[in-house]
Amino acid sequence: MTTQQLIEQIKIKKSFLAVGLDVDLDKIPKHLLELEDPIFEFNKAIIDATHDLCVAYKPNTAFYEAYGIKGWMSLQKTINYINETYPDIFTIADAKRGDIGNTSSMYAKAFFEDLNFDSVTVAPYMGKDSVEPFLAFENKHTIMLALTSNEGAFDFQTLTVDGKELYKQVLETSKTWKNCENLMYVVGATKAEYFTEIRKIVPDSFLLVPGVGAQGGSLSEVCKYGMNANVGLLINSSRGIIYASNGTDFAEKARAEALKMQQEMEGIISLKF
Ligand SMILES: O=C(O)c1cc(=O)[nH]c(=O)n1[C@@H]1O[C@H](COP(=O)(O)O)[C@@H](O)[C@H]1O
Repeated sequence: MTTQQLIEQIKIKKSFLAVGLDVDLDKIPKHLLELEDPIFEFNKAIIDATHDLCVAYKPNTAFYEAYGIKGWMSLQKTINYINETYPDIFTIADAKRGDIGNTSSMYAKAFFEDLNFDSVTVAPYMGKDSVEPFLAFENKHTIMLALTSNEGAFDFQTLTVDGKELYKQVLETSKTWKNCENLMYVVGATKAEYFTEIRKIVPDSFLLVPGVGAQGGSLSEVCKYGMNANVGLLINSSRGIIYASNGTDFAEKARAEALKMQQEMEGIISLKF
């Protein structure tokens, strides 16, 4: 999917919501556990109930890898289901990869070619040659960690290096890399006060913003400081939506939570377009 197509979807749906598909067998409704592939059945129900309210789905691969080969198959069935049934939805493999160049190339193939995700999250720690192999794929997007939502973000990301905070160095340096137009960045919703500074460095880039809902970040604060002329934000909520209920009404309750977020987003977008 191109960035322009993503922007069009945001305008059509009046939403910039990314629903996180972080499936934990201990948290999903018990009746699903009797089915052959509970993870896929859970995802399918959530996707069918929320697809008109969101523009993206973000399965975090940890929640699939934890169940071994069966988990990986559930991930494959989930991405295939989204691509076949709702092809206008942007898909994010939240895998936080990155390695020496030839290894990164294989990670990129796994997520962009084999699984056919639109995007993958990567860590910047290993630098240019660990990220550029991802950027080489046309109409695919690489979402690099900039300032993360967790407490540990302050361990390294905000340290001053050569007179500038490290997350700013990461943003600035990444703009010099080949095919950097394929980059998006992760900025945690719990760090809303940093968005103004971040927008000075990457005014036009899309930002994936996790941390609303279960982690306590504020949607309105993020929008106030982080939104650009094309919205430029994908706001993720995982647990706050998918675990709204663990009864047989789980999909309905997930829809209700997604709807609340979409309506808040519609209110904000309507002032813009
Ligand atoms: O890259 C991410 O998506 C990510 C980055 C970050 O800084 N913080 C963060 O929470 N995430 C992911 O976003 C999701 C947040 O889930 P909830 O807190 O349940 O909404 C999880 O899949 C996290 O792994």
